Amino acid sequence: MTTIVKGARVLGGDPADLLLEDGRIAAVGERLSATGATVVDADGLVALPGLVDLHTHLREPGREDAETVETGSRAAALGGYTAVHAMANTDPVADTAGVVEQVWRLGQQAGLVDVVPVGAVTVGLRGERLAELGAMADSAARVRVFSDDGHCVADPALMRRALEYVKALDGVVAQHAEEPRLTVGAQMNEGDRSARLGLTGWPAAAEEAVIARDVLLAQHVGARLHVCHVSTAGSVEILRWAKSRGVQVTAEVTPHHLLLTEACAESYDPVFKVNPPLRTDEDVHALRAGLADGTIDAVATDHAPHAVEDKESEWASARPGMLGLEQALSVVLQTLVEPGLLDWAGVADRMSVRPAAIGRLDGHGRPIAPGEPANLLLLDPAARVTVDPAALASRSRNTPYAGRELPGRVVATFLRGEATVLDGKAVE
Ligand SMILES: NC(=O)N[C@@H](CC(=O)O)C(=O)O
Ligand SMILES: [Zn+2]
Ligand SMILES: [Zn+2]
Repeated sequence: MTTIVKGARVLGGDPADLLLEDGRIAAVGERLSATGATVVDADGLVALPGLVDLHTHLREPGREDAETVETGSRAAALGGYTAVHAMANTDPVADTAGVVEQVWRLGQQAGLVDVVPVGAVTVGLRGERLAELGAMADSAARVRVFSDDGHCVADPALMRRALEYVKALDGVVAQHAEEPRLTVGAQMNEGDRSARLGLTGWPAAAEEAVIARDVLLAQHVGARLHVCHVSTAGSVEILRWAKSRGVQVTAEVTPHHLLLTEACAESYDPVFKVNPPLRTDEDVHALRAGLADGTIDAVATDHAPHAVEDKESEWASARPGMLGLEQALSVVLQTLVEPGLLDWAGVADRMSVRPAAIGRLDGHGRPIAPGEPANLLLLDPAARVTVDPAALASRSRNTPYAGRELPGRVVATFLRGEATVLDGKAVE
């Protein structure tokens, strides 16, 4: 299949045509043509490398009523993604070669994005003994990112051992940094507001203490550490310090932590309940600055679909988590690009290049240049879209952006030259 993309602004630069052929970018230039090619008009559109998510919950196997590999893949493609890392907290847990291969195959069958399974660090996410990390790395799924996400690997000796094993596999431990003894029953950010609302607090120190411990362990062992969903100003400071000392640590921030604050909890609407919790204005600004200066490496969605019965209840009994894939790029546009904190190359770096490098993905996060895999998206930066939960491709409806107008619209996404999204709609 051959496609010509007409007049796209690659990373926001001057308009150029892109010839996509046999899964690759065959040429970038002016007035390109090819017989029999499908022509896609990209006038006014920005071309970016296909986005890579380091943190997606697809819920299959086990909770296919909330999301499947296929519905989550479609949501990802609509958001401009060409690869997503599927978190291991499924049922059964992805803690064996068999389960990660199953998820990987389902992703191949759906064919909308590359679904890259994350392997659990410990058996059943129980934090007691290491899972079969080597077998998952050697499997068809080629696992390189290991995480007990949803749970913290709280035992420091076990965390040290995980880092040692994963180092030998050229992998990385992605830590959900939450000291469990400090967050028993926690519902929202700990502060004046939690006291006033009568909701048990989740102190910033519960995140920061684990990050501080883990960067010291990573340095000692000489292994790679990745920190999931960083949410506090103090965490950014610790990461900055660790990087200045040469520790091999990377970190991600979610779109919702870049935009929303704990003030959302005033509504008692559980759609705003998430782990780690929404924090303060000061935290939001530190996260934006940390992403802009590269202390935080990546935006990762933590797309966490939940069925209505698990989410639409009173705050304390609702599951934590919110959708993210379909709005992530728009939130980054609003919080970083429009205020002038990040340019288009910066967006490509934080949402594609660095996440691909952290996950050791070949073929993603590559430049839009001749010879490279044709994984890319076309964005209309001038569009403004009001988020309608009913219109989402996700099987769940727990978006925190309902009714909110956000900038930017993904018009097309290409996975190895094949359109997965065209005219803003999923290709059937
Ligand atoms: N982020 C959340 O609030 N929930 C996630 C788990 C997690 O990322 O910790 C989930 O699986 O629902
Ligand atoms: Zn988590
Ligand atoms: Zn998560």
